[in-house]
Amino acid sequence: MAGSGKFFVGGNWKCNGTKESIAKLVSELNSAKLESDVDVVVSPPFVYLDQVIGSISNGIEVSGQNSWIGKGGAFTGEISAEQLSDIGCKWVIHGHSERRHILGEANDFIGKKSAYALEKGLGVIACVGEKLEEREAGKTFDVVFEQLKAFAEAISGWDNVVIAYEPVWAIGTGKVATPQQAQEVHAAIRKWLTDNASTEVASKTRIIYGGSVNGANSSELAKQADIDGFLVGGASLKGAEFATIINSVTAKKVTV
Ligand SMILES: O=C(CO)COP(=O)(O)O
Repeated sequence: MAGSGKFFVGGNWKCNGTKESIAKLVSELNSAKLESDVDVVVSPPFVYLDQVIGSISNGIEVSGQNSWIGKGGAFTGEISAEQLSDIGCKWVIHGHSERRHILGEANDFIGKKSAYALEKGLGVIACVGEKLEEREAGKTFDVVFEQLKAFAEAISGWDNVVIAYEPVWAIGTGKVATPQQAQEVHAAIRKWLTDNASTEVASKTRIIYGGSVNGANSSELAKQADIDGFLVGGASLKGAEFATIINSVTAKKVTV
């Protein structure tokens, strides 16, 4: 079963940029010619969210890169879902591998954060993905399904959730998953949604790929039946290249 949701492309800017470089990137994105049938979201560092929200156009929405597990208060260094919403963010990224593996965030903690953000009206980009040694040990599906289960157990539904499959070995390494490797896992995620949620959820939920996506490989990936878009790191910091990735939706249209 292929996905039926609108193509979705996110740009995760991670911990990059200055006021000046971000102003330039936003202006490139505002003047880019983008296909209209794509949901486009960019995720700047917290300190630049307000700048981007106040200057971005072209139908592009803005996401936080993280949010706190519950209501704000005495949690030094954290940002609450309410605060993201208050300044005009529509989305938040949870479960990114850099937070799982560098900051030590655990499955159940991530699930709870997503449940809270959804309750507060944000869309969640829920990231899953295996490490190289897990892939080599034949554990890719086990790891990914365990991560999905943690989201499923915490949230009350998959509306407003986009699943990002980001194999850790492909992130920031220039080593992109082949279209077949990505398709295989995306199809397995969709089947997992059929078995653990419903056929409708499986068809509607966008499953996007992340890990060394660039302007040269996005079209081949987009052609895969179960790839409904991308979550882009490095290449989303270049306006023209990010636009090429967004517009790879045209490769998808040819095959479906
Ligand atoms: O982590 C990613 C997006 O969230 C992918 O990063 P790169 O595109 O730089 O590999």
